[in-house]
Amino acid sequence: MNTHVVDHPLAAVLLTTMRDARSDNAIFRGALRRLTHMLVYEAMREAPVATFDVVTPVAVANGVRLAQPPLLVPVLRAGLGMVEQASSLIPQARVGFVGMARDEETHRPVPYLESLPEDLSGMPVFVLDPMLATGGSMVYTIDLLVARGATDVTAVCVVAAPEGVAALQESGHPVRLVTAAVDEGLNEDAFIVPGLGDAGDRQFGPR
Ligand SMILES: O=P(O)(O)OC[C@H]1O[C@H](OP(=O)(O)OP(=O)(O)O)[C@H](O)[C@@H]1O
Ligand SMILES: O=c1cc[nH]c(=O)[nH]1
Ligand SMILES: [Mg+2]
Repeated sequence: MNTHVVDHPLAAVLLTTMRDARSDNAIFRGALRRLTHMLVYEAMREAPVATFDVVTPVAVANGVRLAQPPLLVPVLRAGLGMVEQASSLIPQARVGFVGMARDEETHRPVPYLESLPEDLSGMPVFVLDPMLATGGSMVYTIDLLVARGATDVTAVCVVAAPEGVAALQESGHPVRLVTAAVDEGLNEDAFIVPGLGDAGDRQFGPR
């Protein structure tokens, strides 16, 4: 599996704001929105384009458009803070939704929402979720996508734990990871260390 860590000073500054426990909900959401712009920009670097002639006021130039815009799939709640920015970068993109919350005891995802197109064959998919901890939520989401025919999935995350990266790898699914950081590991509550806390709570308040 390919893992791309977006290593850029502007991304690092925004990640620092998100890590900082003093950042309130609004500041956290603003930093996530701006960091998502950079992550999606990087994730689209190799996107195939179709060419066509575009007529400028002066002459004919080579124009391009995206050959196949990805389906965007925010994982609720925390992924909601990424979808508006991703959509504004890729206005043609369709959006599907998956909702789940980890059980605090087992740390396994408990799904509560699934709203996805029936047939995803031939369609690239970007899953938006700031946190990849045990990887359980991301693997569950990709299971749903692969069951609908997806063969080209990108997990767009802010912070990943090595355990989550390994889980994606071991899933055998056709996935690559774009993230701003790979942290040290998980604590006994399966929170990422040093991480940034609960990305859902930090945007929207406690559940
Ligand atoms: O890799 P995992 O161990 O599965 O953990 C990661 C998941 O945990 C968080 O969601 P959470 O369950 O806290 O729900 P929320 O977004 O509603 O807060 C996060 O947004 C991921 O979806
Ligand atoms: O550190 C973590 C782990 C899972 N989910 C979060 O929001 N944060
Ligand atoms: Mg949460």
